[in-house]
Amino acid sequence: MVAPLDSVCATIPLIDISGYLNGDKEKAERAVVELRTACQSPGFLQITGHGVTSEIRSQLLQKLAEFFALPAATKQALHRSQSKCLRGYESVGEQKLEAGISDQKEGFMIGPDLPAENGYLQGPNQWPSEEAAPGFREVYMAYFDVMRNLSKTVFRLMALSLDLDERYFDEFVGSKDTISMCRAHRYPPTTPEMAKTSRGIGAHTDFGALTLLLQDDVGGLEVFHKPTGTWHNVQPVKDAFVVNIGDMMERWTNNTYTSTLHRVISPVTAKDRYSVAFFNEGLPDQLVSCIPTCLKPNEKPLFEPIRVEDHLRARYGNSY
Ligand SMILES: O=C(O)CCC(=O)C(=O)O
Ligand SMILES: [Fe+2]
Repeated sequence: MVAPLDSVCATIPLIDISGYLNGDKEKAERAVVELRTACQSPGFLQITGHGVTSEIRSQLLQKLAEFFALPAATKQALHRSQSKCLRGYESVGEQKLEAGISDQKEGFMIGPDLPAENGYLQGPNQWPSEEAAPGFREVYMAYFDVMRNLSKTVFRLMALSLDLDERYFDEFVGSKDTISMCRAHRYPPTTPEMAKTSRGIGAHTDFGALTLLLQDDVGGLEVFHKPTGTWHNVQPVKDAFVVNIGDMMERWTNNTYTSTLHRVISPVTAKDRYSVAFFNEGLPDQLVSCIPTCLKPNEKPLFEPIRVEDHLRARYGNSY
C-alpha cells in the first residue's frame, strides 16, 4: 500500500531492524540500505524490531511521571549545577537551545554511575531517595543499560551502511570510557496561543554522534526540511525509537550523513509529554577525522580532525 504523502513515513523513514538481529541476511541488507538513505536525508528515522520490551519502556515512563510529580524542592535538591558531569535535574526554562527562547521542559540526566569524577562528563549520578521515588533509580538504570546495548547494534548497522567493517565503531560506542547519557524530559501543556511563540525545546541539532529517542504518544517533535524550509511532525509510532544523526557524526562522515535541526512544540492538550533521549558521545580521546569511505577520489575532507572531548566541550558550553 502506498502511504499517503502527508503521512509520517513519507517524511521520516520507518526501518525494521529485526532481520539484522535475527540473522536474516536479506532483511538485514535491506535495513542497511534504508538506513544509509535515511541518514543522508533527512538524518532522522524511526526503528522498530529493536528488541527493547514495551515493559521497560512503559515502566520508565511511569517512573518518570512519578519523579516529575515530586515537590519542586525535592527535585531542585538534585540540580545538575551540583554535578561536574551535568547529571541531575533541570527545571522548566533553564536551557536555551534557540536564541532568546527558554525551553519549556524539565529534565533529568543520568549516565554510567561511577563512584567519582573520572574525566569529562563521567562520574556519579544524583538520585532521589528510594522513599521519595520508589523504583526510579532501578528502572532508569535498567533502561540505560538496555539502550547502551541497542546503541551498539545501531552503530554496527551504521558501520555497514558506510561500507565499513561491522565492528568499526565498537570501541567508540562500547568501551568503559565511552561517554553516553540519558536525558528524560517532561513537557507541560501550554495554550494554543503560547505554543506559537514558546518552545518545548528550541530548534537545535544534537551535539554527539547519534541519538536514540523514546517518545510517548502525545507528539510535538518536529524536524526541519531544509530544501522547502518547512517543519515536519515526527509522529509517534507505537514501539518505535526515533534515531537521529548528531553534529559529530555529520563531521566524521564529511557531511555524508546529516545532523538535522529539530524542536518540540509543547502539548496543547491537557496531557504532559514525556520523552527520553539516549545520547552517544563516544570516546573522549577519539579523533573525529573524516571516515575514509566518505571521501571520493581526489576529494579533500571538509573539516580538521577534532578530539571528541574538544568537540563536546565547545557544543555543551553554549547551551545553558
Ligand atoms: O523530546 C524530544 O522529542 C526531543 C528531545 C531532544 O531533541 C533532545 O533532547 O536533544
Ligand atoms: Fe535533540
